[in-house]
Amino acid sequence: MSEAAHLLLAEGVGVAYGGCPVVTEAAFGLDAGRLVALVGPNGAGKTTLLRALGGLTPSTGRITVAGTDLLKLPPRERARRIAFLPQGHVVHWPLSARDVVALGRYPHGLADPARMGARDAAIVDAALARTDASAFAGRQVTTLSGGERARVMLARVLAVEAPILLADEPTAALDPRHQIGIMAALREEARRGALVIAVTHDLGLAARMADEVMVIDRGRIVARGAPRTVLTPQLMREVYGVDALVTEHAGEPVIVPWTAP
Ligand SMILES: Nc1ncnc2c1ncn2[C@@H]1O[C@H](COP(=O)(O)OP(=O)(O)OP(=O)(O)O)[C@@H](O)[C@H]1O
Repeated sequence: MSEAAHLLLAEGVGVAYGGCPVVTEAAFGLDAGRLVALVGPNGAGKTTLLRALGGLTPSTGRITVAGTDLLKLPPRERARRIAFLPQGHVVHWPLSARDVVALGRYPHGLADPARMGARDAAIVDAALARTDASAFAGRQVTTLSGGERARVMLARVLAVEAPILLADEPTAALDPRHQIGIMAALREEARRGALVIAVTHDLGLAARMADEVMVIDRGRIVARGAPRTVLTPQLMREVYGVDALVTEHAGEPVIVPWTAP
């Protein structure tokens, strides 16, 4: 595939804070229909790279979306093409969960959730259902638990229906059932044709669910490829400094960090 054909192309992307490089020479092309897990140790540069890919953090080098320079996309067009789920899910607005999810339709011209048309309403309700959040759609988000709020915030980005979805630790606050459910929802989003990049520390879920794992260590992408080929005991030792159990169950990879010598 030619470089221009990639949905998201990074060429020599770098980010520095106060002259200190945090992401260095990131170069890759990613295609539609893939769930990519972006993994690496604390402070490796995952969030910084994700934010750069979304145009939220200034970077050097070049990022193109379907052949168009990210910086040349007008803000609303960029918001239609790239949905971004930040870490933390802090919301202070006294809005209902459904109205928060409706904000995902803002790049498509919906300014007031109270005047939502049938199509937008159907998209919002489907997004709530996909994150198992329909039961509290009418509740104020400020009253929800951390995990409930996390699912509402993910529903908001699903409602954008963007071809690229960037999610920073989407399973961080979730119980095991919802961790699996949300990763499955992200994989489903990829199967529908989106490129989904999810930052995660859950290597077990990444190994099972992601089409591809991209490993960043001290600002550099050090490995990329199918989970089985990338998440080896050797990589776990070199990048994370842990000895890991790497095995299989029911034909799927299993990875469990075991000891930190
Ligand atoms: N605004 C900032 N100013 C200065 N340094 C920053 C800033 N944001 C991040 N950094 C530093 O850049 C490095 C990478 O941070 P980043 O948040 O991208 O890491 P991460 O891989 O997402 O880590 P974690 O797994 O802990 O969330 C860290 O050393 C961090 O302290």
